[in-house]
Amino acid sequence: MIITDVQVRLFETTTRRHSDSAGHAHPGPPHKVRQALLTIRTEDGHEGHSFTAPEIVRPHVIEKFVKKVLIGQDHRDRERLWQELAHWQRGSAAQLTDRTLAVADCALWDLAGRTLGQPIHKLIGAYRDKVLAYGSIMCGDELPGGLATPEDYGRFAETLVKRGYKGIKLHTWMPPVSWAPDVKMDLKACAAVREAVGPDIRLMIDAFHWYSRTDALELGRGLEKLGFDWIEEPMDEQSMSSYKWLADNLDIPVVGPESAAGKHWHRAEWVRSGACDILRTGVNDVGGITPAIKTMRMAECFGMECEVHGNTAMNLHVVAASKNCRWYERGLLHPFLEYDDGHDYLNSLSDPMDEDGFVHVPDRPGLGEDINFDFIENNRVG
Ligand SMILES: O=C(O)[C@H](O)[C@@H](O)[C@@H](O)C(=O)NO
Ligand SMILES: [Mg+2]
Repeated sequence: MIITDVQVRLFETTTRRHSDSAGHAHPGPPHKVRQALLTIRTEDGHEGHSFTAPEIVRPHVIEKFVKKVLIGQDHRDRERLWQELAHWQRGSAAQLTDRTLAVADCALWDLAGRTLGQPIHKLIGAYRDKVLAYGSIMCGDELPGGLATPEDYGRFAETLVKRGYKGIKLHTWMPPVSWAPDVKMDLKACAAVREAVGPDIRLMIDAFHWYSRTDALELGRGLEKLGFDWIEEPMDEQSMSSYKWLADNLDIPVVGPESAAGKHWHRAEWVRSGACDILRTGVNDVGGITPAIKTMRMAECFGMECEVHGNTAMNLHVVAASKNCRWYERGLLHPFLEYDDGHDYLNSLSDPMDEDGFVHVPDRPGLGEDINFDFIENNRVG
């Protein structure tokens, strides 16, 4: 049970996802990017794995913090190890981020699952083995036939409904798109989607993240007329009082926070202050599966739903182990990309979706990621 090694393997993978200057994803030509696989090993040879970006597990972070906390410890003590890593953050000169806590925590959960031969949601205490997904559309763009017009969004929404999605979330246009942000264009895209899919498909928006209160209010009021289920991150989440004001002035539920720092502690403050109607968590956003579950259970104590940010196995297990969230966020999706093609370093999808829109939690142990270790070794760069 004792942890004896923490290893990072860097490898190249090919993707068609490109990030714009604001960090939002868009389709582009295939290109190689570097990915990291963190592995935690025990004295009896068991291993836990979790993928992340290379900078999240760069040598300084692994040697100065992660190894110091984990090596020599009982891998089953996830709560104590998470707390110790979190306490190192304050004095780390902002070098030890929530993303590093998340990848270490996920690898420990994967290690526990692989050791016991159980998927993580069963270790947490499963609520379900399948969950409805909403299709999370990429931010808008200026690509002809992509997501450049409201009509493009409408056409793409129709294909998503044919694929089986029962819910769709639009990320609308944001800079560096030349004319964005534009509330009226956002509402035109939302109206085109509602027109295309009809009244029974659930719709949500994840808007430009820095609108003013009055812009966000105009957007929210327009969405209420279109029967949208929630408005997400329309303003800077560092202003909790702006969200309290918006939630007080809108009928459509306000969802958040997604990107605000502070883990489950700060999300408790959003609940206490009435800054959201539906809480939000995400394994990468709050520092792991361990704090994501705490956030979910805290929301339940206040009769609130808590929607989970992001795809991948780590978030799917949190959703599958919780009653008070409706969806798994499957994406990001775009007309030019085939999400179901997966990744070259996985032998199969971690979030397969059937034709009725249900994502089935893989019954494989741990995170359940079907890792192609041969591919990783053959494409090692560090
Ligand atoms: O802001 C982003 O980078 C994207 O919107 C991304 O986080 C997306 O996954 C999201 O916000 N989902 O809710
Ligand atoms: Mg979001």
